[in-house]
Formats: sequence, structure tokens, C-alpha cells
Amino acid sequence: MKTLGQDHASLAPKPIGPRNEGCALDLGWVRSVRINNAAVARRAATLPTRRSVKGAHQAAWLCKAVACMDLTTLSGDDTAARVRRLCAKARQPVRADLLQAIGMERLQVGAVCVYHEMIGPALEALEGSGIPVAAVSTGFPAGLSPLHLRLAEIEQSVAAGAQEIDIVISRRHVLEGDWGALHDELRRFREACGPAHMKGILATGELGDLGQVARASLVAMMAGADFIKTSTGKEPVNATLPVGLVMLRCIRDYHERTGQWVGMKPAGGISKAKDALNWLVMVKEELGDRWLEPDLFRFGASSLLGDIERQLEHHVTGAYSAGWRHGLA
Ligand SMILES: O=C[C@H](O)COP(=O)(O)O
Repeated sequence: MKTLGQDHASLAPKPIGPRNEGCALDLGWVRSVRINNAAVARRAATLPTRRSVKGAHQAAWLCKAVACMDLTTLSGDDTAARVRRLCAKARQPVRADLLQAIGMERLQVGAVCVYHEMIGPALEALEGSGIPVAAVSTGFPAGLSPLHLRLAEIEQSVAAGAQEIDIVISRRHVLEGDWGALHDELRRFREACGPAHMKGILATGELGDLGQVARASLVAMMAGADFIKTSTGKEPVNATLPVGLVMLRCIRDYHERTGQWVGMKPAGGISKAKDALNWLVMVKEELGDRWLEPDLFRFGASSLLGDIERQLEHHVTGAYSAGWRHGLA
């Protein structure tokens, strides 16, 4: 993905990708995890210092970031009208004149992510676009409601038409080292999802350290999570590069050992185009190009798209516009 060549002239939603069937809980594998914190910190720190993608290459990578975006609204004051505006942006995330100037024929986001009550308005507004609706679930963001209600919430969101379900794990299972309880909980969530893809939100900012992030990532994948996702966006610390690096290496390890494919979704606090480029570079270097497709990589972001469109406008016109000109919903 170096230039805006033929392959990338159209970045429209693709059919939902491979599923992770999971496997039995392998406690030996989980307990064998060791993290070299200093090495992780060093590797993550090099990413923002690179000057790797510029000009037309950068425009192409930013379009890739848009195609891999779960355009999100998760606010207590969400309304059907706000969701409809967000969905209009999901269909046409970047102004037509800018797309034309950079040689893109079609560009849409990976999904629209909302609360359960907003699935209906989102589906209506996205009809015919091929863009899936993702619903956050299981008592998002804390995940502390009764288990039967969390399971019912998943089932109702799938019945309402959500094709992707973003569940939150019980952080206490990680903090108490109860890997059996975590695996059981996530298996039940996965069964409740049925045909919908399950993204397992680890809430990494609440798990204590990188070792726990790695163990939780492995158990979530063993339980059948189709994606592992860093954060709800509501924790004090959300998607950081060191956490992302550890999770990507767990995905690679799991793929090498089981042959199964699991996607990655960094979410929370990713609001600048430069942040998105750092993540894309890290995914390319750690997992390779196959993971730079929307069926295996998503950004969860509510405001990132505005900055990306602004950077694309700068690429085309040479001038920066005011941020307010790129409102989302
Ligand atoms: O899952 C997506 C996140 O909630 C979005 O977080 P953000 O509002 O910080 O971009």
C-alpha cells in the first residue's frame, strides 16, 4: 500500500471476514506469558519518531484508516437524528472533491458503532450501503450487570440486526487470575452472538500491567473472540501503543499456534491522523498486510475522521482548514 494504485481506488465495505472458533483454555500457555516491559516501551517509542509515509503515500494510508474505522457514537445524549448524521458521514466519509483529487472512486467506513437503542436508526440510515452496524453490549462500559441480562442484551442486538457485537469482559476475572471464569463468560457471549462477529473489549487501562493484558488477550481468543479490542473509550487510559504491541504479538502467536485469524481494534482516544498512521505502521510491521483489511483491523473512534479529512484537504489544497469544518454528527 504505497500509492493510490488500482487496488486502492475503491475502499468499500467487504464481506465480513474469517471467524475464530476458539479452542479449549490452555492454562499452561496463559501462565507462561512473560513481558519484557523495557523492550516493549522501546519498540513502541520508535513508532511516532518515524517519518515514513508522506505525500500521496500518506493520503493512501489515511484512506485505509477510514476504510478500517468503526465510526462511533456512544454518548448518553445520542439521538436518532445524531445517528442518522453519523451514518451519512459513514457513507461519504471524505468530501467528493477531495476523493476525486486523490484518485479514489469510493470510500466508506468499516462499520458504524452504537448503543443497542440506536441499531434501528443506524440500519435504516445505512440501508443499501453494505456498511455493518456494530453494537456495544453486555452492560457496556463496566460490564457489571447480571450475566443473564448481558447475554439477553447480545441476543436482542443480534435480533435487531447488529452484525458485530462489542462485548466488555469482567475485569475482575483478570485481576483475580480466574482464567476459567473469563473463558466461560466469553464462550457464552460468543454463543449468544451466533452469526454476529464478537469483538472482546479488554479495557486494558483497568487490567494492571502488560502481562495481564497479554493473558486476557490469549484467553479471549481461546474463547472465540473474532477481534480483541483495547478499550471502551471510557477508561482513564485507553489505546496506547505499548498495549497495542503486546496484543498484536498475542494475535500473531495465537495465529501461528492455532491457524486461526483474530482481528485487532484499538479504541479510545485515537483522534489524530498521525496516531492512526502509527497504528497502521505497527500493524503492518507486526502482522503484515493481511491484517490491514477491515475484516481484521478496525479503529474505534468518534472524532478521528474529522482530523483525517482535514489532513486530506491539506494534501490536496496545501492549506489547513479549521477543525470545525469537518464535523461528524
Ligand atoms: O469504541 C470506540 C470508542 O468508544 C471511541 O472512543 P473515542 O470517543 O475516544 O474515539
